[in-house]
Parts: sequence; structure tokens; C-alpha cells
Amino acid sequence: MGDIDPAFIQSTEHRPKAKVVEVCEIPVIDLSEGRKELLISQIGKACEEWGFFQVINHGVPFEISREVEIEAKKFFEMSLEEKKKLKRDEFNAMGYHDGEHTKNVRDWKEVFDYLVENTAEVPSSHEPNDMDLRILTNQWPQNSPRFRETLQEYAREVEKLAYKLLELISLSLGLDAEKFHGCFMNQLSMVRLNYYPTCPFPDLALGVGRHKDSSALTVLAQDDVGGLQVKRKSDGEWIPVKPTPNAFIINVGDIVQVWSNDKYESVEHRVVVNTERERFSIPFFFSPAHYVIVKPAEELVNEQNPARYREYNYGKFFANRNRSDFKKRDVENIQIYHFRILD
Ligand SMILES: O=C(O)CCC(=O)C(=O)O
Ligand SMILES: [Fe+2]
Repeated sequence: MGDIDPAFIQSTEHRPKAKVVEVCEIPVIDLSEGRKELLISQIGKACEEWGFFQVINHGVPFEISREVEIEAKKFFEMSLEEKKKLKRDEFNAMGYHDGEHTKNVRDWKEVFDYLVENTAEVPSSHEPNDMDLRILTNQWPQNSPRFRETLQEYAREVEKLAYKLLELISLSLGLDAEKFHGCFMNQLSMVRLNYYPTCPFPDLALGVGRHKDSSALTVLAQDDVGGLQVKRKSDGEWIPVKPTPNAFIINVGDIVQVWSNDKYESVEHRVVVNTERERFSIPFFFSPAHYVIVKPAEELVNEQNPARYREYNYGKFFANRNRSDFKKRDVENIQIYHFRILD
């Protein structure tokens, strides 16, 4: 490859530094810990201090994770022509995509997205008064039943883990374990296969630009290459998340930030690429149904601690994001702070 397409170039302030210190500060939490109170406090502390943690002994069978990795690799090795048969578009956001923009700069990656439920209703448009709905549907490659079966099985397993984590997070906030479970009936949760090819310009481009996840929480599997960086809350430094074998990385998404009324923050993260090794990662975005109204939990709001967010409709937020993920636009896409009530 010769010159870099300018669409990929990050502005100077957002370019990755050539040298990053290899530190592993993100807490690692053992979910097989039998003392539940201890587990809840570890999770609460990690959510407060980092918005990120890793889990081990999480119950997702290793073989399933391994098989998904193999299927993901095979998928992205297919010709562009084959992959483009499953291309996602403005009407159906599920399938293959290689032109995603984060904050209006193109990401150095290819993705394949699928819903945990095979279909899901979403608003037809981001316009607040447009009540029309449409159906998103998974797109699967033909002649590859194994791909579909493996990915669906994986989604079911990770979903179980996501519910378990949501319970622990709710308990850590002093809320009922199942306080938010109802929001995930008709969920919009999806799994993304991320493929980051090697990049001849790793100092200019990013695999994914800095962003916060709009999910309630994200359960991410990464391979052993590394590249994910988290913005440390204490000083704004970008801290690499060192790959831990058989661990999942969990991060608080925008929805938990709002539900917790800012006790937990959806922290910015990004992915750096490199010249030597391609990388795969698989996030599961645990997200509610389109009709869910997201607002701070009433138990956490009082006169001393008033609600810090206006309520919003998750489906409209999703539709808005989706619109701007596709092409470079002149304005910043929708962000959770747009709903913040200013003091
Ligand atoms: O690849 C990764 O490690 C993280 C990807 C990510 O943040 C995302 O897809 O939202
Ligand atoms: Fe993310």
C-alpha cells in the first residue's frame, strides 16, 4: 500500500504515541469467588475507578470462544466480493462493513455484526416524532452453517455472563439484582466481529477511534495481540489493556452511566493498530429494547443527588448513532453528554 487515504488520518492530538508503557492496571476479577459480598465490592470499585475490568472463571466455555475465533478468521479471509454480499446498509445495520467512521475519522478495521435475537425492531429514523419502526435482520453467509451455529451459540453463552454481571453491578449500586432485567426483553444486543488488518501507518490511524459504548455494558474477547487502550480516569492517560488468556474485558456503557446517575462512568477507549500482526476482537454489546426509556434509577436520586440526565429513548439513540456511523458528517454524532442536565 502506498499513500494513506486521508479519511483514516487522525488529527495530531488523537494520534497514538509510538511508545506506550506496558502496564496492567485494569483490575482482574475472579467470578468464581464464593464470597458474594467481596465480589460485589470488587466490581463496584472497578466500575467506579476504571469503568473497565477483566473477568476470569466466567463460565463461558473455552471451546466456544476458540471456535468463534476460528470462524471469525475464516470469515474475514473470504474475498471482499463474498463479504460484500453481506454488506450492511442504512436500512439493515447488521452484516459486514469496512467503512465505519468513529468521530468522523475512518477506522482501520472490518466488522461483522449480528443480533443476539435474530431480528429486532428499531425506529425507522432518528426523528423524534417519527413513530415508524422497522426490522433489523441478521445476514448470514450461505454455505456456511457452522459459522452461523457457532456465532449464535457464542452469543447465548456471553448473554448469560452479561446478565450475571448486570446483577452484580445492580447489587453494587444497592439496587435489586434484577432491577434492569425487564429492559432486555426484545433486546437490541449484538455481537461484533472486529478484524484489524496490519497497518503501514499505525502512528496516523486507529483501529477504532476514541469512543464510549452506547450499550448498558460490553463483554469483549480479545486475542493475544493487544491494542485496546483505556483512558485512565485519574489523569487521562491512555492505558493499554494487556491481553489475559481466557479473560473477558468488561466495560460500563452509557446506559449504566445514566442508570447509576454518574456513579459509574462509560469510559473512553480506542484501539491502536500495528505493522506486524493483524488482530481480532469480539465485543458483545448488551443493549435494551428500542422502547426502553433510559434515566437515572429513582432509588439513586434525591434532593442532595438530583438526576443528572434527561431521560432518552434507547431506540432513537441507536438510530441516531447508526446514521452517523456510516459516513463522514460535519457534526459530531450523538453522545451521552448531550442528555446531561447542567448544574
Ligand atoms: O477491539 C477492541 O479491543 C475494542 C473494540 C471496541 O471498543 C468496540 O468495538 O466498541
Ligand atoms: Fe468500544
